[in-house]
Amino acid sequence: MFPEANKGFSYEDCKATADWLMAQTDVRPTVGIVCGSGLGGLADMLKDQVAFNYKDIPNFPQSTVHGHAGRLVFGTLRGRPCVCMQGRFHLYEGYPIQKITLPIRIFKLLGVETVMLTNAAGGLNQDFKVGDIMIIKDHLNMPGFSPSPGTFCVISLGTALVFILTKPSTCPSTSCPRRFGVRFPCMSDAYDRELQQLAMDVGQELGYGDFLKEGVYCVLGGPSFETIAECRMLHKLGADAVGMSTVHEVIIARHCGMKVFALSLITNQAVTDYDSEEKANHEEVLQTGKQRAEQLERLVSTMVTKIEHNNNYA
Ligand SMILES: O=P(O)(O)O[C@@H]1C[C@H](O)[C@@H](CO)O1
Ligand SMILES: Nc1nc2[nH]cnc2c(=O)[nH]1
Repeated sequence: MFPEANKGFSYEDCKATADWLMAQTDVRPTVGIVCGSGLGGLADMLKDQVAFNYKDIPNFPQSTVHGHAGRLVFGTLRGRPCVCMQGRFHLYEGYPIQKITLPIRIFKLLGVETVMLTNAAGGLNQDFKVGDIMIIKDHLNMPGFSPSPGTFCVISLGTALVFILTKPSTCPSTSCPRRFGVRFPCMSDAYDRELQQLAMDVGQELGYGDFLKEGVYCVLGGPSFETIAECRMLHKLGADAVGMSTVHEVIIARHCGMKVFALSLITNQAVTDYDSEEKANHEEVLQTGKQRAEQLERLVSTMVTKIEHNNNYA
């Protein structure tokens, strides 16, 4: 675990970071973008950039994964003020979940209304091909089958973690999530349906019909890729793609009332056959990202131009 990794995510810490950022830039983003593995080129599309290395931002974790540059970039995308995480954090990097989702709460405090997330994922749906873009319509939160996503309330008493049941106003925890939203957030509407439709429409307009799909994303803890038996099980459970991120960010974004759009680039085919010679690897993931980056960037940036302030769609 990194020094400082276990603190710096209270409401006051998030507010201090947001205030620090707002003092350094005049950009007031309404759209926040998170770039998945090898998909950081999206950030380079922003004009009039003001960029910060994560290491220079108070309370921010550091990126440790190849393909995640570790920069927070402010700017405009075809005139719309945006902020873009060029690199995200994952559970397997050793950070607590509150830390990996901290930037999403900072997005909220910066004024972001819509969050757009991208990731690299393995395809489980047999109709998917490497290079397909999957609009995420729902998720399976495997690590979340035990309480996890940073929306629960804990106070640290020595080494013990104690769940408390107090009202927000009386909660002694400085990391109380109820400063951001309700205790039991609804997830049946996690992925905004109008934004999914917008993505389909924009994709059709751009001629992406052949490789634009929709489906269910399943998050696992990583960093190992799945066994054959695991891939078979996940497919049977209803997952179309499997990855190691995004879902925790989605939960935190919905918890504090932001709209969410997310997509997966299918960077590799999950292996479901014992005779297969295929072996999942990060190099292939990054390579597929490079090949499809331009189309993915065009899809997201065109969508951004059609999202009006207050989340209406032009
Ligand atoms: O940040 P994302 O979810 O795009 O990263 C995926 C999952 C692992 O971090 C990595 C595996 O290649 O890519
Ligand atoms: N868990 C998981 N994450 C990925 N990220 C990119 N490809 C994969 C994959 O096959 N499995």
